[in-house]
Amino acid sequence: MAAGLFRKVYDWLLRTFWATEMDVTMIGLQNAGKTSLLRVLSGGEFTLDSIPTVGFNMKRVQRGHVTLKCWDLGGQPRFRIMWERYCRGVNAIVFIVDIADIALLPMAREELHALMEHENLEGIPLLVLGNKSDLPDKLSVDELIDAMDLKNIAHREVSCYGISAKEETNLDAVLQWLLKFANR
Ligand SMILES: Nc1nc2c(ncn2[C@@H]2O[C@H](COP(=O)(O)OP(=O)(O)OP(=O)(O)O)[C@@H](O)[C@H]2O)c(=O)[nH]1
Ligand SMILES: [Mg+2]
Repeated sequence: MAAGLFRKVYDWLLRTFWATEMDVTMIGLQNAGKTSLLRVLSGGEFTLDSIPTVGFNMKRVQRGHVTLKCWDLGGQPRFRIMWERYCRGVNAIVFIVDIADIALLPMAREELHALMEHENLEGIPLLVLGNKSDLPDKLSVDELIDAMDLKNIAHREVSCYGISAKEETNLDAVLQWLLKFANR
């Protein structure tokens, strides 16, 4: 009882006096699961009939005293031109890949490497997420690291996890990783 009250007061103090907002941009090819992931992270329900994003979508995800302002961009070819602009100055970039759609991997790799070459984005931490780990015939994390050629991305912190937005697998690790960059 007393501990619960203490926790509430402590959380309130954190939110009031140490409130931090961070920007996170989520990119990746169409159908990778960006909007689904953001929906689940912000407490919504997963759905199989998610609608392709036109332009972008923004949602706030609250974790303790940190508000993650998440920019979810459209992944269809005509929207990729916007990616660089929405990645400038953010605390972290999340690049999402459908690890069950092997045919699209070379294009995902090309788009990621082209983006990472922009001088404007130098130093911004990158988290590559292999989504849809619930499906059969998917890549392992090591295979994804190779397929995306992540060892050749320099001048920034890079990590790679396998997740499932559908089954909510490994999503805590995603948030923990992002929160490390809240105050940069
Ligand atoms: N099996 C499975 N399906 C998923 C998962 N995440 C997303 N999907 C499905 O993949 C499809 C595309 O999901 P979206 O979240 O709309 O993909 P997106 O990356 O936002 O696509 P764009 O907005 O067009 O760039 C939908 O049918 C989702 O239900 C997952 O973890 N597992
Ligand atoms: Mg979308």
